[in-house]
Amino acid sequence: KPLALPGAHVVVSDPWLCRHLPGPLGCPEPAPGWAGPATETGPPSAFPPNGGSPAAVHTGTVPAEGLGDPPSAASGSSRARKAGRALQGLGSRCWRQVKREQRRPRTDRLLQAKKEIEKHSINDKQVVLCISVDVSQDYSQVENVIKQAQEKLGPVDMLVNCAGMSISGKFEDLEVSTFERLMSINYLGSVYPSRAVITTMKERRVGRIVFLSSQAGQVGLFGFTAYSSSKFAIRGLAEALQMEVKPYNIYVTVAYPPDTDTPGFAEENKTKPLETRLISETTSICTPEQVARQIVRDAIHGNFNSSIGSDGYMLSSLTCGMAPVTSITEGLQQVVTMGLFRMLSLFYLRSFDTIIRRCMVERTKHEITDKTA
Ligand SMILES: NC(=O)C1=CN([C@@H]2O[C@H](COP(=O)(O)OP(=O)(O)OC[C@H]3O[C@@H](n4cnc5c(N)ncnc54)[C@H](OP(=O)(O)O)[C@@H]3O)[C@@H](O)[C@H]2O)C=CC1
Ligand SMILES: CCCCCCCCCCCCCCCC(=O)[C@@H](N)CO
Repeated sequence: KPLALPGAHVVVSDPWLCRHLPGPLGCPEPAPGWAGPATETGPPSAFPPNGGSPAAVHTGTVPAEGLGDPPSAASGSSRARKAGRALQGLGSRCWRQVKREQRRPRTDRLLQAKKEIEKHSINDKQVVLCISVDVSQDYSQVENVIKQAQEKLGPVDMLVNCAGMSISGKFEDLEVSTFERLMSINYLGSVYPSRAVITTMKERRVGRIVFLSSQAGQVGLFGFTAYSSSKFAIRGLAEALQMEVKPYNIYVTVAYPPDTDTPGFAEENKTKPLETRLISETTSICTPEQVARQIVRDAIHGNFNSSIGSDGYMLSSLTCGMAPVTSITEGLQQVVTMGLFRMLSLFYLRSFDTIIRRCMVERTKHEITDKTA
């Protein structure tokens, strides 16, 4: 079910993803028919009928008022012109927290992200709008921001819940407040924006909601007691929500990326326990571009699961549980491979235990030499 959204309006709760959203997917030139003439009978087709790439998936947006008509729509009726305008691209809103007493708003990064996205515009009608808000604190604020955005750019076609953070450490070393914080940013920070867009999506019978979990949301790992649980929560939310909204033609995607080279990852590495680092090194580090490309592709196709690489594939198959399937092939693959992957996972688990034991032995040795010195 490719997302048949001509000119989807995408809201991304984090510049990380918008900055790296790919240009027209697998389609070096704007797809034929993209932003073509809006006529009395119908809008231009941004998503080519051949199942090819959406022309503006990287984030152009529905032009805000005052930008004039799309050039080719000039001859259409006002309704068609409006449709043409509304269908010209993807919207992106990046939310940042602005509570000064808690975090410094990094407007520079936000503006940089905006500029990078704009570089990929295929025409000057595409708009990138950034609005700062803390997605995890006050629902009414989040709802307000969504309202503002919808007033300016029309209803949201795709929401990407990307804002999140990771703090690792041994269970007893983590502050109790860390558990609350991660739950509120990673979990509630995805609930609030989704809650704010769902009514309109249901009314319009159109929509995509993307959640960012993690490979650490498929398997609980040393050092991630606070992080893994907040990412597991996303999965429960997504499964339940998907069951509710499927009849309304709304599709939910949960992404489970491995370590990805982002500022947040660099930050996480400063305090990561050695065990966590060594275990995580089982999977290779991805670039944000790779991850973003995969997520957008899966969201457009309405895939519930979005994973990357062979470990990602194995983990998703192994942990599919009762998650919805997008195709019969996917279901059959899970049935056939699950036993084998479970077998493999036992080896992985044993190697993780070995890592943890070795680290413990090394630490004890150091403690002894420190004491004798
Ligand atoms: N990088 C990785 O290895 C992996 C990351 N992920 C997930 O991907 C998502 C993006 O991660 P990544 O890009 O690495 O993280 P970064 O820390 O690099 O970026 C996170 C972004 O989210 C914003 N943000 C954080 N909290 C809030 C909030 N309460 N309200 C609004 N915005 C907020 C931050 O804004 P500001 O700059 O103002 O702080 C920042 O722009 C997260 O959900 C993460 O858990 C999943 C798997 C692997
Ligand atoms: C057959 C079974 C195959 C099993 C493979 C198991 C591999 C487990 C590795 C998990 C890596 C966790 C990365 C977390 C990334 C993340 O979310 C943080 N970087 C966030 O900042």
